[in-house]
Amino acid sequence: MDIMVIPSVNEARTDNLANKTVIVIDVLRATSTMLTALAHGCSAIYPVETVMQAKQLQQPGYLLGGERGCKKIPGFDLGNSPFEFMDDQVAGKTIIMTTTNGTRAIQKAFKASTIIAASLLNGKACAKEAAALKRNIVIICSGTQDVYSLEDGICAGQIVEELQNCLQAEGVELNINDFGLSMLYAFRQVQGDMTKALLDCANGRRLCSLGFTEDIIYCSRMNLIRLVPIVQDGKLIASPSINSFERF
Ligand SMILES: O=C(O)[C@H](CS(=O)(=O)O)OP(=O)(O)O
Ligand SMILES: [Mg+2]
Repeated sequence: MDIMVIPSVNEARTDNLANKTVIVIDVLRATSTMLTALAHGCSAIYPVETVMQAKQLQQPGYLLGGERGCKKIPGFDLGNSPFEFMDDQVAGKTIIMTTTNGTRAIQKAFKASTIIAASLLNGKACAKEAAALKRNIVIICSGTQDVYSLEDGICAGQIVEELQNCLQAEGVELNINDFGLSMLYAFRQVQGDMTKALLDCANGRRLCSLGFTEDIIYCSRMNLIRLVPIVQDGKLIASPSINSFERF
């Protein structure tokens, strides 16, 4: 089985994703936040690229969420902090979401057979889901404005490690690209203090300076949630294969 890790959304080719499982990662903060919303009972999330598209999809009862420059978009109900997606406000709701990097990366993967939204919070569950599908896997690190971001690469390493654990035990031979192997080795180096790694990286420093330190600490908690967001009919829902999660 091929496992290809791509450093940023800019480098992802869309024409070769058919028949593949694509795992999209945006640890800070889009995929961590969308996962948190689904774990707190949100029914579905439409990931869209632009503010205009979000407004066009708006319907009575839907919530608008997302950020530009890390801050809530004027007129939207929610920003991009996971803590805004934990209360009863999201339970049973459909959310339309647009963020600078993460929702764009998910959109870019729309030709894949299966799209999974992963973060450190659910890396193990995502690896198990992808391994069970038995297709070649592409892992897209969203990055930040088309440039590689450390937090997404480290999470790719976490998922590669978990894929190795699942698949090598079944005797499946893995062909991991060099960037994927680099991320695996980087993950092993920092896994003992993931919070420090996320606070140290460029996005972590930026979010801290804007007052989002608690978001970073939360997003660094590995395998807190055993729920896998997958795309179905253009929206993210909780995969029916794994649906339990540990509350806080
Ligand atoms: O809200 C975030 O954490 C980032 C903001 S920015 O693009 O780094 O300014 O967006 P995301 O799409 O979640 O990377
Ligand atoms: Mg990001």
